[in-house]
Amino acid sequence: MSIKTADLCDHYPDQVTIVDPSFRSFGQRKSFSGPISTVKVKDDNVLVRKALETIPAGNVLVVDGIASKNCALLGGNLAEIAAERGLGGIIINGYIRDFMEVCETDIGVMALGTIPLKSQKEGKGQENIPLAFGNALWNPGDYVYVDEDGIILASEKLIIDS
Ligand SMILES: O=C([O-])CC(=O)C(=O)O
Repeated sequence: MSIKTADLCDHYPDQVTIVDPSFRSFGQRKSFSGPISTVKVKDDNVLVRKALETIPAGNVLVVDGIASKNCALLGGNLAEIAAERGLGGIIINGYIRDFMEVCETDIGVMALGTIPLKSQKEGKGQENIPLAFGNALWNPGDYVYVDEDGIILASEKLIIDS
């Protein structure tokens, strides 16, 4: 069983950042954690696909899509790539599509909501940069913990002795 975000908040109140509770859970895994890799894009998911295909297994991809409601940055195909590669999960400050497919995929996905339109495919954006959204600063290599209670972020892996 994975560590609960509530327990981590109780044990490490000064070391965790609580992410704004505006994200919904998609994907089969409701609980996931791992070191983060980052991309920042606006209505274009080429770098999202590239990151899902290349970041280390176990990492959580954090996408700052600047909360754009113009289109979806992830759908069933990209979620399946993440699951097949054994990634830790995906967090998107933006929207996704293929709701049913994503919900049936063995990966954790947090995003703001759904919209049916696909994104542009020009490859614009930035990779491996610090992000700022959801009342949190997301530095590549930070550790994120996600479960049914929410999302928290720490600068290093947190351990609770049982
Ligand atoms: O390709 C896209 O833009 C997103 C998508 O529909 C998928 O991942 O299946």
